[in-house]
Amino acid sequence: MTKRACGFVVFRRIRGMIEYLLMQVSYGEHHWTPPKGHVDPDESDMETALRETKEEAGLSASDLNIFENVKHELNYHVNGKPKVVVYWLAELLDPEKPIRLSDEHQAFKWLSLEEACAVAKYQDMQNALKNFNDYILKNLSCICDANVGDHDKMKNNNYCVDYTNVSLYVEYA
Ligand SMILES: Nc1ncnc2c1ncn2[C@@H]1O[C@H](COP(=O)(O)OP(=O)(O)OP(=O)(O)OP(=O)(O)OC[C@H]2O[C@@H](n3cnc4c(N)ncnc43)[C@H](O)[C@@H]2O)[C@@H](O)[C@H]1O
Repeated sequence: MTKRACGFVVFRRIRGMIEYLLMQVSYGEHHWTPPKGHVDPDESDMETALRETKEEAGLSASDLNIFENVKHELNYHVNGKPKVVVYWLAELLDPEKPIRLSDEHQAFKWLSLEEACAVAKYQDMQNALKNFNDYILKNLSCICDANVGDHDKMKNNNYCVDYTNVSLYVEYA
């Protein structure tokens, strides 16, 4: 029987940067993942993602802009048994909102894409983070300190802030 878990890759836009929320479990290998957990009987995937994110990080649906059509599925084995993990992309609306951990986690970090990939360790999780990051850069209104059209610099530095704060902006189609 395949185990199923669901959660959110939560990002925030702060000081002109995109940062991702990763949390370190307080058991086992103390690995780092976004908020997620097992799907309970009679629970939808989205209900699980919302419940686990509330329990593990203290974030409610009203704290998030959930991109329901932007998701990524991981498939791996735990103790020889298959596991599927579904993540949706979600933006934390108030980037200063405090994270409240449960006993299941011992630490959290807001990390750049590069840092998050290093901490997440697993290749499929890194791919998910990169795909979500590409979506953000292509679909959100962004600015950078480079010339308009300087895609590479913007992508490498992960610049992305609300264009209402600045005079120069680039919109990615
Ligand atoms: N070792 C342990 N000791 C005590 N209590 C434990 C425990 N493991 C689980 N629990 C209990 O189980 C509960 C977790 O329930 P939930 O909170 O509901 O479920 P989960 O996030 O899916 O759990 P888990 O941390 O096990 O999953 P993950 O796939 O990330 O991680 C599972 C394994 O897969 C590995 N893994 C994670 N991501 C991977 C990936 N992308 N590819 C390959 N392996 C990956 C991890 O390193 C890890 O070894 C906790 O409350 C805790 O009490």
